[in-house]
Amino acid sequence: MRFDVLTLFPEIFSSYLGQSLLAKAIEGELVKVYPHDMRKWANDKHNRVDDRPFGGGAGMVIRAEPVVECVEAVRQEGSQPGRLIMLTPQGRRLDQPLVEELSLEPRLLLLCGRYEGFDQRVSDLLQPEEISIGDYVLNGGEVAAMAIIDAVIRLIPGVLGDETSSVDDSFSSGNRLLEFPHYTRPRVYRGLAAPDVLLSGDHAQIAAWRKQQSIERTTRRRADLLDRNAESKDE
Ligand SMILES: NC(=O)c1ccno1
Repeated sequence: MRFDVLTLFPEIFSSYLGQSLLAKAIEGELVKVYPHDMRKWANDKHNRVDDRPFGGGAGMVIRAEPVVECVEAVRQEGSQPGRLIMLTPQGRRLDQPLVEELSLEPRLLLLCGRYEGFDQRVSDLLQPEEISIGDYVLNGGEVAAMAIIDAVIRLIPGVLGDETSSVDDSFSSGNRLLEFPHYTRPRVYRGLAAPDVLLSGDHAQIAAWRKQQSIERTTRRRADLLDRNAESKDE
């Protein structure tokens, strides 16, 4: 799977690309991530990527020309155009089903805004899909782009190593409940013991306990997910 990240701050991604899971996925050639500096396409006489907003107001707006030309050029680099996603608080909220859908794409282009955002003609001309990672405003789309990359690569076959690792994840389509609690050695820590069932070796009992824990935890913390689960079962 290929990710192209279009940004004004490509250096943000240099350390991120070296973090363990992603680095392993890149080494294993399961994933490729290419940051692109949109400034390279700022070819007006001032080499400006941003300018003051028409109509006045605070902040700066990212000019359409460098963005549109950057996307067009980057698309030419790959064997297919890819799915273009603009990271914005106004977008569709990212959730695990959408992450699962994105993980099936061969190529994603992640368009990261800054300042007050993009000139509207970027959206008019490129028709990007808009995605938000939550109802809050970030200083730029780069953190949201990393969130998408991080969530998506976990689902690419071979990246996690143990393919079942993501199956029980919270919100996964196979289990739209919060994940059960985990325990490991020592069996007792500061007087707190791991549940006996987890050491029983009875896999059916362990699975039943984990399912019950997921339901209880979801009921306490996110009852809305139980409604969503009920709806999806009716579909
Ligand atoms: N909430 C978001 O996804 C976002 C993206 C850029 N700024 O905020």
